[in-house]
Amino acid sequence: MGRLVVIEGLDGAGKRTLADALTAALTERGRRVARRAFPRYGENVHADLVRDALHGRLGDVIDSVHGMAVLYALDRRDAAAQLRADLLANDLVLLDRYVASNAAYGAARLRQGADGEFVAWVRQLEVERFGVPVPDAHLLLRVPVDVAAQRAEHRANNEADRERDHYEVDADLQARCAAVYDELAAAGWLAPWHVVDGSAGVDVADLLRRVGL
Ligand SMILES: Nc1ncnc2c1ncn2[C@@H]1O[C@H](COP(=O)(O)OP(=O)(O)O)[C@@H](O)[C@H]1O
Ligand SMILES: Cc1cn([C@H]2C[C@H](O)[C@@H](COP(=O)(O)OP(=O)(O)O)O2)c(=O)[nH]c1=O
Repeated sequence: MGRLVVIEGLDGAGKRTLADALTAALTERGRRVARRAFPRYGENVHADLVRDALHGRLGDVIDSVHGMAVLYALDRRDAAAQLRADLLANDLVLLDRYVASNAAYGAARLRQGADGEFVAWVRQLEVERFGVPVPDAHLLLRVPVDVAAQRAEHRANNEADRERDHYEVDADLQARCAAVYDELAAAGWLAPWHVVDGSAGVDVADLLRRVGL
């Protein structure tokens, strides 16, 4: 049975880049790694509806924090069986965002903390009701909010189809989200959290040691 490890952090923090580096290092060591990113744009209808909403193509759906969270959660519910199969066939299943993204962004939108009603509701919906696999560990890739914003903007200018969405352009939301992430990590929400400084390059070998991979 493999371990389910989730990378979390702000938009532009460098999650995908870190996932690439961890996958390369572990594969080189002969470990079997499965990777997935949520939302599963282009693969799942709920994820595609999320993308439409984030780019202003779904009317006032974007205005409902709980409604958006249900769409993200349904994408994961549809992925649950595949994740369980991936865990059986691999040493590590590495996820770029998971349930904690729903908790952090929703709470931030509602101006709640990690101990608020929304974070408890997300756990109830996704873990208790939908039965998605619970992670073994989170990696919080922590960067200053302005650095994440610069990286997201740079990426939007240099990659096709990566124009910044409704959440990414909202600097206040990103700042509140960073605070909720810190609280989730401090509380060990859902699983242990390892805080990774992403402001410079990440020492991948050191991180793998810390996480015991
Ligand atoms: N450690 C780093 N230092 C500088 N730039 C980085 C670093 N990590 C990622 N980037 C760049 O920042 C942008 C966002 O990175 P990405 O991995 O796509 O972030 P995320 O998946 O968290 O949104 C990309 O253009 C990427 O090349
Ligand atoms: C997976 C997930 C993401 N989000 C938010 C975080 C991001 O701001 C946004 C889009 O996800 P993201 O992974 O950043 O997509 P991309 O970088 O490809 O545009 O959705 C949630 O609010 N809940 C979730 O469950």
